[in-house]
Amino acid sequence: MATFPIPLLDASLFTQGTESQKLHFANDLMAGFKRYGSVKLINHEIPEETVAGVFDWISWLQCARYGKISPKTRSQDSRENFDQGPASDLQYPNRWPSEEELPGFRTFMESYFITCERVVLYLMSALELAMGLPADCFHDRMLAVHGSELRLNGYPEIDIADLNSGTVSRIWPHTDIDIITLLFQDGVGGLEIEDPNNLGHFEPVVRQGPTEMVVNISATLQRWSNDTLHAGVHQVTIPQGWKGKSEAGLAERYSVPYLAKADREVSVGTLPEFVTADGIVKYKPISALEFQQERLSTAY
Ligand SMILES: O=C(O)CCC(=O)C(=O)O
Ligand SMILES: [Fe+2]
Repeated sequence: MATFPIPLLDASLFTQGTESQKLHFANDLMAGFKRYGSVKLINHEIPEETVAGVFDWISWLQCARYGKISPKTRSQDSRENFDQGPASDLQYPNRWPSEEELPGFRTFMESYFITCERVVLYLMSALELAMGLPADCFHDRMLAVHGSELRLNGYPEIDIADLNSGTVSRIWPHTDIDIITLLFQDGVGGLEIEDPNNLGHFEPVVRQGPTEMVVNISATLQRWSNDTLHAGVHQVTIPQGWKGKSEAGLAERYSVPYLAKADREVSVGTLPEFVTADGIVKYKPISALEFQQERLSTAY
């Protein structure tokens, strides 16, 4: 089966490469985001055992039906999730299970969160380079008190007939509200992105290796960049190969998105660097926190 050709990029060209390899990666990243709203990364500095460790934790939480994983009721998503913010967030602190209940969980997850933060920062540096922006343009807006979110998604087993009924989905089409999202998915399938050149048409994002990371543009970057980049619309539905079947049980599915958000007090309106020569400002200033609250019921 031909897969939607989202570019698969080698991030080590940026983190360990020469100046010209860095520029090459940055330009490919930008081109992929412009065409698809999404790229896939390998050699991103999150080791295979760490990715496997996160998936072990989700399946463990699912088995235990641990209290913090609560069924998602909004818009009939058949999904459960565990959300974690930065350890430094005193305004909305994380609530952790005790060490006796889940030994090692908090330590692992806090460390994983910081690893994701690091990946996001070098990707934002790459975008600054590709766009010819000052080196701190994005960074300055995402280093203080941000509400970034690490999510452990569990999609329970479901009957295909339920998904075919049109009243329930694993996750309905949406954009994320953050800056960019890093996503690992298991091998079950079902993730799809809308082709920006063919709106309304969704293409599967098939996982080709266990450490392959999907990176999506989200709404904040669309706003900051005054629509230079567009947030990628995505959904999770019936996997390829299962479509057209009327009676079958779909296996449970797990995914781990890290949603990198702007500092809460920072504006998510158009950045001065992106105001066009004719002065067009598509997005008025509003703080990241207000934006989040405004879109809470309609976005992820
Ligand atoms: O499960 C997935 O692959 C996507 C999850 C997602 O889009 C989200 O949590 O916002
Ligand atoms: Fe999403």
